[in-house]
Amino acid sequence: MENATSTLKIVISGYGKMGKMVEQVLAQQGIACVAKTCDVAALDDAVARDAVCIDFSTPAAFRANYAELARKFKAVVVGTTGWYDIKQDVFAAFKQAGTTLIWASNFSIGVTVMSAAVSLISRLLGAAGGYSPYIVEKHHIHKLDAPSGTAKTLAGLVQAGMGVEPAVASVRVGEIAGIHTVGFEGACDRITIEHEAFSRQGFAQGAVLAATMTQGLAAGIYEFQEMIVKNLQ
Ligand SMILES: NC(=O)C1=CN([C@@H]2O[C@H](COP(=O)(O)OP(=O)(O)OC[C@H]3O[C@@H](n4cnc5c(N)ncnc54)[C@H](O)[C@@H]3O)[C@@H](O)[C@H]2O)C=CC1
Ligand SMILES: O=C(O)C1=N[C@H](C(=O)O)C[C@H](O)C1
Repeated sequence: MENATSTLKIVISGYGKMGKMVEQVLAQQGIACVAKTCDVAALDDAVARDAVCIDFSTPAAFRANYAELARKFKAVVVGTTGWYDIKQDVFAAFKQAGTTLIWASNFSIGVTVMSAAVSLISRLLGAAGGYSPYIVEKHHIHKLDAPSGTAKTLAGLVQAGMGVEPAVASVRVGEIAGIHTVGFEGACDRITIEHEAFSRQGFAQGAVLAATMTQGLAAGIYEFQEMIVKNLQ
């Protein structure tokens, strides 16, 4: 009997650092990668039609290609960052096409759980008063966007909980896979919560998990963090 992953077909859009890591995780899990491309708009419609696309391309490429991704694929998992200012346009394109979209600024389970903790701490400290929030994110020198997508998401959670926009600082040095620190500075004490990715493996594993989750899911727009936290509670 076939299981769900044996029928899953993946197209990797963006065969860079993350695309290559996703390819490794797919191979480890025995999931078929039917194409990998650095020009997703040129991909044959017949290949795309019954495939789930995992997109780790560039901010500019995703901005140019999102409508084509929504039209072409059965479902799309997007990890690319640097497009959240056009979120409403992207979501509308997927809704109109009836194509499932799962997105996350950070597909690691660690950041997913950290985000839930940041929401809780922000809400409680917002009610207590007297704390100033801040975020520091550190990444490798090749990263194109700043602040990171994760920092923007965490800033949104802090703002929602405390009604205060946190100060955000970005550091680009060496080959850091990703470190996010959220701090809450008070007069007498400070809370810090930090996530450090040791490699890109956790991001790729989360994106592949998201691709498997598209199977049997009603068409719609889903944020990975919400899906996972709901399952863990
Ligand atoms: N959500 C998450 O968990 C994570 C998100 N990211 C994000 O993923 C994106 C990619 O990161 P990296 O792999 O480190 O970058 P990278 O620069 O190593 O790879 C990007 C690749 O996209 C390709 N590309 C350019 N135009 C394209 C097009 N039209 N169609 C398809 N591919 C195209 C480039 O040739 C390159 O190979 C970035 O936006 C980064 O912030 C990175 C790690 C984790
Ligand atoms: O570009 C990266 O490398 C990363 N990008 C994501 C982001 O912008 O938050 C996630 C992760 O931190 C790695």
